[in-house]
Amino acid sequence: MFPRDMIAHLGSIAASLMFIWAVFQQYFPYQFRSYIEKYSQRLVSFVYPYIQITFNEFTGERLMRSEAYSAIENYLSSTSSLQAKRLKADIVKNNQSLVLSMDDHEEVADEFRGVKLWWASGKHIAKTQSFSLYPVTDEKRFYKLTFHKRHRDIIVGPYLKHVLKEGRAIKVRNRQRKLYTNNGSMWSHVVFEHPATFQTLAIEPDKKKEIMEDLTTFSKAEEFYSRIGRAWKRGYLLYGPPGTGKSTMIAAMANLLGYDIYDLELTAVKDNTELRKLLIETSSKSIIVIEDIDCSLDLTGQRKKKNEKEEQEDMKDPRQKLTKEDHKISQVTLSGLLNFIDGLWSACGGERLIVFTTNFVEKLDPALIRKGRMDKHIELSYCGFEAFKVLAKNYQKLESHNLYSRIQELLAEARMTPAEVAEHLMPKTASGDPETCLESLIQALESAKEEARLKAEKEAEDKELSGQEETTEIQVLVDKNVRDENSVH
Ligand SMILES: Nc1ncnc2c1ncn2[C@@H]1O[C@H](COP(=O)(O)OP(=O)(O)OP(=O)(O)O)[C@@H](O)[C@H]1O
Ligand SMILES: [Mg+2]
Repeated sequence: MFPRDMIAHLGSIAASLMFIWAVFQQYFPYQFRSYIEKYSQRLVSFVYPYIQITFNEFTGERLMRSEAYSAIENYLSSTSSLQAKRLKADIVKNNQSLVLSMDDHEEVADEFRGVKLWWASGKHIAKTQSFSLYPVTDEKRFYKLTFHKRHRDIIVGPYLKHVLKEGRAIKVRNRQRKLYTNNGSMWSHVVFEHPATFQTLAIEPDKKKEIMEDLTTFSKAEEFYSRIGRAWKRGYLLYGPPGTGKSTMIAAMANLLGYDIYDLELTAVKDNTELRKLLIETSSKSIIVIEDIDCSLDLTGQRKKKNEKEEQEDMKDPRQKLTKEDHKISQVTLSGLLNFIDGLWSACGGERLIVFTTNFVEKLDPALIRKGRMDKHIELSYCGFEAFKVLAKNYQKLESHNLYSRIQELLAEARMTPAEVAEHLMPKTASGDPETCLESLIQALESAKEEARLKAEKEAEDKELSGQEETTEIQVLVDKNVRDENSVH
């Protein structure tokens, strides 16, 4: 029994005394009664120095489930599974994992900054009037927090804040995450279950570490962002050739931080107003993604005017006509998009990442990707040896092999994307011989290297030719000038 419980008995004695006073109080004059009440309260608080706070499961007139109650429930799930003897189990994450919480009328102790306190779960049962054959009971669950009154400030302030924050974080970790896509100005979602993680992502280890640290620092920086007066959001620009892992990295980011993904299809957004509406509807703890930003819209700022002939050519091709009409429908402008990223609207909610991907970073308007908008620019490039080792480990469970040194040499000379390397490493048969895969990769690398050599040779030849042509042109000009001058004289 907690020492607190013994005191609780004394407390109940004091309460009985109060009851006796209550019976007799009507016989005493008003002033005398309030005098006695004041002193009896003091007596109770002296004998029973603990404070209790009750958190009911349902609150308000419409009996909404209290957010505080569910946060406490989540918070206590970790403590109670260690301490309580009777637990309740529930299934979360789309039937994937089991969460334990303490059963009714259980009690667990907790400690915060050296202060001890107790949580108890309980329920009130109110029998409702019903003519049904089966008795209907109305159960009202609650958590009761008990602590010594001298710790009032620390418990009511920092401790409860900590409980609510932790509880919400546990809820986020346990929830089923979503992948949203927009159909015009409406979001619809499916369950997000991409298996990519940073562990399976094939990029240079130092770069990987840096990106992971950047992300986790961001996710914990709520106080920092509010102190410096900036909206809690961060922009990432992922650029590189197709098949280098840009989309895979976004999935890994969402899995690392436990965020939802909003995959924004800009061409389906009618205008800036619709874009703003979509943004307002996104929740916090999410990644807003615009893939292939250079293709989504003409955002280069300087819209190149096509000449008439070119336009006529385009209109002959029905597919071109279609894309033209598509572009006509979407009137999202560069300034609309910039407003979306860092206008006042972007500050509602918080804890959001905005990720753009592109194959051609040089095509983008500098205003769109300047620091502060796209805070971090990440280049994903051709497969290096370190990235290859990650892929070989993932696909073939290989730590090392005598063919590795040859592959290392070839990777330094030939350019191959991680997607292509992964394709060679994919087990082709059930038995999946790693050596065959590595050999096929070596062959592919050798032909890529040969191709690159031929291409470079051709380019050099072309350059030489054009150089020669240029010098002849200059020579012709010089000759002409000399002739002209002579004719003048
Ligand atoms: N760095 C990488 N690490 C692990 N797997 C990768 C990597 N890059 C590519 N892959 C593999 O190749 C496939 C294609 O990659 P992904 O879709 O991420 O490329 P991308 O850069 O988004 O290409 P695009 O520019 O065409 O959209 C993925 O299914 C993934 O398995
Ligand atoms: Mg992609």
